[in-house]
Amino acid sequence: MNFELPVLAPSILAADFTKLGENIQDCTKAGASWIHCDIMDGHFVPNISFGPSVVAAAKKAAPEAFVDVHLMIENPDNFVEDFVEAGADSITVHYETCPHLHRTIQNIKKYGVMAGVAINPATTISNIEPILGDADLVLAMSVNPGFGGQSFIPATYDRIKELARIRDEKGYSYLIQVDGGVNLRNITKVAKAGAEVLVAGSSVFRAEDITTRVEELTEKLSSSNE
Ligand SMILES: O=C(CO)[C@@H](O)[C@H](O)COP(=O)(O)O
Repeated sequence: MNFELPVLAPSILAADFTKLGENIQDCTKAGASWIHCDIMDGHFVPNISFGPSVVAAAKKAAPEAFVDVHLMIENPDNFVEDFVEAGADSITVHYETCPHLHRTIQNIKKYGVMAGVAINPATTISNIEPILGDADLVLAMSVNPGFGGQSFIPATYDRIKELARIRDEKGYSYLIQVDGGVNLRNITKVAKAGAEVLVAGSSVFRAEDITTRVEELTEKLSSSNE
C-alpha cells in the first residue's frame, strides 16, 4: 500500500455513525490514506466502541484506504482473524493485554498484515524492547486509552524521541504512531519529535468541515518535513 510519511490517520471513534461512509470518504477525498479504528471492550478500557462489522463498513466505504485497527481489548488473539477478515491492514495490540506478546505478534503477521504494539502513557518503553525488532509499528499512547477528546500528555514527546533513538541504534524498522489529543495546535511538534502516523479523532470529525480539517492537518504534516 502506498502512503507517504508522516501520515494522518483519522480515528472514526469520533465520527457520526449515522453517516460513517460519508465521513470516511470526506477524509479520503481530502487525502487521508489511513483510517484508524478503535476497538474497546469495556474491560481493558472503561468504554465499549465497535467490532469487526464496523471495520468492514469502513473498508467498504474506502477500499483504497489503509485500515489501521487498534485493539484495546483483553485476549486480542481471539479476535485477530475476525479483524483481518473485516479488512484490517494493520492490527495493534496493547503490551498491557498480552502476556505472550511475541506469540501474538507472530500470530498477527501470519495473516500478512502489519503487527503493531501499543503502550499506555504509564508503561515504560523498556518493557517492549525485547520485541521491538519484530514490530511493524509502535504506538505511544498520548492519552490514557478509552475515550476520544482528551488532552495530549506532553511526556509523549520524549517517548517518541526515545522510540526513534532505539530504532536508529538497533536498525529496526517499526513506524512510530501517536494517538490521543492530536490537533491543529500540536501536530507539527508531534511530527517533528519523530511520530510518523498521527491519529486524530475529535480534531477531524468534530470540525465544522471534515475535508478542510484533514487538508489543514495534512498540510501541517507535509511542512513538518521541511
Ligand atoms: O484510542 C483512542 C482513545 O483511546 C484514540 O484513537 C482516540 O479516539 C483519539 O481521539 P482524539 O483524542 O483525537 O479525540
